[in-house]
Amino acid sequence: MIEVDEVVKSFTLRRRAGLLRRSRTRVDAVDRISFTVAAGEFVGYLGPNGAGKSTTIKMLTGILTPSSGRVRVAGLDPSRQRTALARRVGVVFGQRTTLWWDLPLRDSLTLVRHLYRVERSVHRTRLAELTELLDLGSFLDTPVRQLSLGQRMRGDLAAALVHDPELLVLDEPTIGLDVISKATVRAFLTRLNEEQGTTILLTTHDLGDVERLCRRVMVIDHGRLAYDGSLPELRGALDADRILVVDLARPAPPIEVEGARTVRTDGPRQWLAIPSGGNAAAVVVAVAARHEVEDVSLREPDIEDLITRLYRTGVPVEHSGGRVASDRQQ
Ligand SMILES: Nc1ncnc2c1ncn2[C@@H]1O[C@H](COP(=O)(O)OP(=O)(O)OP(=O)(O)O)[C@@H](O)[C@H]1O
Repeated sequence: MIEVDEVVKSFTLRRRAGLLRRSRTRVDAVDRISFTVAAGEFVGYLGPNGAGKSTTIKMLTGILTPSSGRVRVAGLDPSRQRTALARRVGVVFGQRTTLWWDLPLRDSLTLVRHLYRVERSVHRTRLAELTELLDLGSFLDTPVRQLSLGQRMRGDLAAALVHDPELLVLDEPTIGLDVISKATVRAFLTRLNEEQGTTILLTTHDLGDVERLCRRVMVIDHGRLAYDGSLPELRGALDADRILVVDLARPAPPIEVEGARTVRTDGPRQWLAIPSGGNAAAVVVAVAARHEVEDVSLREPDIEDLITRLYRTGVPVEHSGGRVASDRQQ
């Protein structure tokens, strides 16, 4: 569905360097990136501010032309075949709306039908489906300017999907949304991907989105691909400990069991670090055999921490299928 081969996008920045002189600096916003995304995948595209995410998305949707390298989306060259591509791809930018501000949502969605030349009967069925899945019914006739952020985002998703695209590209779709709206959007995206097979590429700073939605993550940093693999593999690659929190019936000296190391105690509560690949169930059984346990809970390593560590230190190359760029180590 997406093929990106050795793609570079450079910008030239002109700065005043004196009274009359101007200096030019070149920024490689995207620096020799290669990846493919197969039909039906749900991929998270992550990276810190300025890493090159938006530049990549703009090249995938034909807004920007690569300086070098090759991009194909649904078999098309995005910058040359932008109109043909628009019929096969839906795009949502969380920070701005594509809806007509003064029109009721329903009218915006009808205008989109004309833009994409969707047949009236097909549109009617599709709109009914999207209305149900995104729960648009109560505000279809409200002008877009009066919608809450969460309602507007659901409206934008509907607008991006009216023409039933094979690929949906999302740039920060849950930004600013409250917990309930986020949950609605996430549940919808999961269904879209699983039931309709829509390929989804998601750019987000919301790591909750990634944990709940993406089977694969790509991390970009300074224009380079720093990681490409699954989230569990990223955790493994960074050797992140899981933390078992144990509530004992009464305070006790630090617990000593095989397969874990006690890293903190506070009264009857103790925190045991279990290295990646360790068996948490075995540790729980071993603890319960020696102590009176009232409660346990297991905390996965926080993905935000993992990604920060990845940016800061790089990670071991080639970890069980998760690909990590080797040049980070140099
Ligand atoms: N039109 C432009 N002209 C000059 N430099 C640009 C332009 N667009 C982006 N850049 C630079 O390219 C780099 C990557 O920017 P990009 O917007 O792709 O990052 P991003 O990962 O999307 O960041 P954010 O998370 O903040 O949206 C940055 O250094 C940015 O300043």
